[in-house]
Amino acid sequence: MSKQSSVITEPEILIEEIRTSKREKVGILGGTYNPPHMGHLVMADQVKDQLDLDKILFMPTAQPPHSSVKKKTISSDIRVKMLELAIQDHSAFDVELYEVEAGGKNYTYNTMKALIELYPAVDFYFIIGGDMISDLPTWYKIDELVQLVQFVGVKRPGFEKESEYPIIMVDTPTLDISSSFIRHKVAIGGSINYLVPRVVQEFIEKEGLYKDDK
Ligand SMILES: Nc1ncnc2c1ncn2[C@@H]1O[C@H](COP(=O)(O)OP(=O)(O)OP(=O)(O)O)[C@@H](O)[C@H]1O
Ligand SMILES: O=C(O)c1ccc[n+]([C@@H]2O[C@H](COP(=O)([O-])O)[C@@H](O)[C@H]2O)c1
Repeated sequence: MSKQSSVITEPEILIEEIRTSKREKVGILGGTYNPPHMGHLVMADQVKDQLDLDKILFMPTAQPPHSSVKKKTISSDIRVKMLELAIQDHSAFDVELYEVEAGGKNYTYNTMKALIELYPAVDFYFIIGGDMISDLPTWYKIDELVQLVQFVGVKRPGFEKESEYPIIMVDTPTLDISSSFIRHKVAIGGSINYLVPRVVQEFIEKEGLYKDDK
């Protein structure tokens, strides 16, 4: 896979090639999941369906590599618990604990290199939202990373979809939901009905999460 000057050349052909590939195809959706929300689930399910992937692994970060002061994060145990609840009804969704178990800051290049060594028969598709696309040039060893995995981009309201890297853009319904919006709604005592799965909402309420997240 080589670096290209535009997002996609003939996406339909690429998508068809992936759909008909006989190799095992696994989508990885890395994220902070603070908390997981319907945007994550819809994008994962749409990518799985449209690329005919065998499964999707939701991979929580131990500590996001480019975390900023704005992005306060609760413990990985709690984020993993919420993720397990969020995906419990989908047989092709699973949680990948590689980064949480490794701890600290994990760059995607290192993680994917390790996962490819562990599972050489698998083709990995690294799924990112539109907000991450313009960020890719700053990722650690991005030129090497695009040789290891196929990036799949999902539109996100208000964000660019152009990239100098070879990303397959998958057309999915856009949902303007973010974890930060959910944290904010909880903090102001607002409703998060239908923004997160009911079981995640109940967990947030039971544990009193995000109440002070002003
Ligand atoms: N509504 C959405 N539409 C498209 N992509 C999304 C959406 N929500 C999250 N993503 C993507 O999912 C991945 C993990 O996101 P993350 O767990 O950081 O959630 P977030 O909603 O972006 O969080 P925060 O609001 O705290 O920044 C990222 O690639 C992000 O771009
Ligand atoms: O490897 C990098 O340089 C890098 C930089 C920023 C983000 N990422 C990964 O992108 C995924 C989404 O990150 P975030 O911060 O939106 O939760 C997550 O798996 C991060 O590890 C990776």
